[in-house]
Amino acid sequence: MPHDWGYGADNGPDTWHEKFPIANGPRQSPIDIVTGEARYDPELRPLTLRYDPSVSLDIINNGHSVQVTFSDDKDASTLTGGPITGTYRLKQFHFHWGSSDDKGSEHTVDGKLYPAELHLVHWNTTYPNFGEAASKSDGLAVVGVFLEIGAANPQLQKVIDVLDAIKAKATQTSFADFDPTTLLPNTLDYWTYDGSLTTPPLLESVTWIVCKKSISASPAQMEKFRSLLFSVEGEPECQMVDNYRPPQPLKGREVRSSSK
Ligand SMILES: NS(=O)(=O)c1ccc(S(=O)(=O)c2ccccc2)s1
Ligand SMILES: [Zn+2]
Repeated sequence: MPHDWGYGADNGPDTWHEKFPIANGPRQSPIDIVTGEARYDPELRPLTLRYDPSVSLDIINNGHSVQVTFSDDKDASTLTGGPITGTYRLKQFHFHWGSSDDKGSEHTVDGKLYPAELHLVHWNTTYPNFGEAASKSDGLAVVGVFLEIGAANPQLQKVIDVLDAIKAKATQTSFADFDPTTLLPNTLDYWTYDGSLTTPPLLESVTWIVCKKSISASPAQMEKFRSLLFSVEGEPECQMVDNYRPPQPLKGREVRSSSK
């Protein structure tokens, strides 16, 4: 069985370059967003996120995160506007989180780590399908939303309520009629930059759109994410925590801001 990538001591982010040399590439993600160095770009348009709950399919523990997948064979759930041109279709969303509330996000803001980060993954419909888009420099657009400790989030609770059914790696259950709009902050000001997937294959095909405002999660809700497992049923239990890649070198890239 190949020694798959993960977040442990012997297969974590510092080892990924061995099988995925692009790990040391020019446009890797995540990054630390230095707010004072982000350039306000008045030409950046507002984000338009139009999601149709009827195309949400299922929720999966894939051994790296918890992921909700969407049917993407038509323009039902789309991202337009913002820094992108054309229409990008929602494929899936997932989360990254820590073993404690002081870490867990992938992007950081002036060095600040958040307890978790939501990623909504979209692909450019200029290309015939997700797989084709994933290898193109403008193929993907991921909207990142930070989670902060606060009041319990009733919309997030709908995801949390099914986690007991997908505790172990490679388990899934149906997850119909979920509207990811309900997980977005109420204002969609953002930072944007050219980057990559934050997990192998680390493809440098992502236009990152990181929301400035966060959404809330209660301590109990965070603990429910931490009850998931990296391990399959019947194996020694390995808690799914700290499934985040640390910030990568900016290598001269510009971060733009949609607001002053
Ligand atoms: N954390 S992240 O949003 O950057 C991210 C990592 C992997 C994916 S993917 O599973 O969509 C995918 C995309 C292309 C090829 C393989 C998997 S999205
Ligand atoms: Zn992610």
